[in-house]
Amino acid sequence: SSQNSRGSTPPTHAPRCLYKATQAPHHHQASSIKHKHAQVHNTQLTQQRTNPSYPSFEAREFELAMAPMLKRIVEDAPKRAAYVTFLAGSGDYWKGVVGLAKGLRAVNSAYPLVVAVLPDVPEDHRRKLVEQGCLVREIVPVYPPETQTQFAMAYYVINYSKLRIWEFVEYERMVYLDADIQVFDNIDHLFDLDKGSFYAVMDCFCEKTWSHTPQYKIGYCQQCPDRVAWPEHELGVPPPPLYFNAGMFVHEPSLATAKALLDKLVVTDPTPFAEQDFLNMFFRDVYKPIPPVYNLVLAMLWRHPENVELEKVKVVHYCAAVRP
Ligand SMILES: O=c1ccn([C@@H]2O[C@H](COP(=O)(O)OP(=O)(O)O[C@H]3O[C@H](CO)[C@H](O)[C@H](O)[C@H]3O)[C@@H](O)[C@H]2O)c(=O)[nH]1
Ligand SMILES: O[C@H]1[C@H](O)[C@@H](O)[C@H](O)[C@@H](O)[C@H]1O
Repeated sequence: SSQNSRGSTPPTHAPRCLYKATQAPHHHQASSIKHKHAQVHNTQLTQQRTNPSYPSFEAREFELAMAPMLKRIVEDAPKRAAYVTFLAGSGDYWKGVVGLAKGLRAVNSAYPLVVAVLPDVPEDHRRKLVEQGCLVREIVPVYPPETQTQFAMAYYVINYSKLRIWEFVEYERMVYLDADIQVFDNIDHLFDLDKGSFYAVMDCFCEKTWSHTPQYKIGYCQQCPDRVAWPEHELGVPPPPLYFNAGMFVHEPSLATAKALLDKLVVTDPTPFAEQDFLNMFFRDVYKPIPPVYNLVLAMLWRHPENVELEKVKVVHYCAAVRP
């Protein structure tokens, strides 16, 4: 069942029949592909005499001929990939993770959901997540340098701990999802995106939470760069680089990257959108935008409805004052 697919063993992406095919010769002790044709034939005749449901010779021969190839497919098939979310504190966010786990299951995702938990997540919340098939992994908190910065939300300071998910190197590819996100369609294909880039959805600068930025003050938003043009001549600077929302992204865990992130953090002044600003700065050169359907930030509905194809939305990010 889908519960199992989120168990501790990596899920296999290959259809079960392929797996079975490679098992058959072993199971019936018909021996390996190296056997001579005659030997196989003899074994098969004996088996057929005693067990009429044993496959016909042609089928067996085909299976044996295909075995090395199928074995290779099966071995290559399980991707070392997983979804990952982040959980801190004893508040209600764990319920969001349960929702996320159920959502991923409902869309038949083939990959597990790893939950990176801070030490302050209570034991009974962790247990509820394990019951949902989640892989709970405790992480060491990450703090930004001392600062007088006013975060857009005071609790954003804990979100720097998200940087730990680059340490999950047992996975070569991960899709990060905030706990206030829900998936409505299968997005497993995101694991197949070309490596070497950082994928996420562009944010919107129109809500008041962005009032500290030049974008908001000017009325310029990267979602509609023509509505109010960036006053390049007046300011003497080009439009700001594309900026993603860090509630959802596709990344490649790597100890080298994890270290580079932490090294950079100790020499970087915290800013209002905490790790989101930091990740935007860090991955600026390799950032590739993906369509808003992979992380529909709610404000997009009233700020840029023309950019939203509602019936195609796969992932909704309930980042608003009131969450379901
Ligand atoms: O008490 C908390 C607070 C946050 N979280 C986790 O941290 C995530 C981010 O927090 P919010 O969902 O409250 O953040 P927003 O969606 O409002 O804000 C945006 O800006 C943040 C800046 O820190 C993050 O980058 C976040 O991913 C991005 O969507 C949560 O989903 C959840 O996974 C907890 O577990 N417990
Ligand atoms: O990136 C931010 C963030 O997710 C805020 O919580 C949300 O209110 C904003 O609309 C969004 O632009």
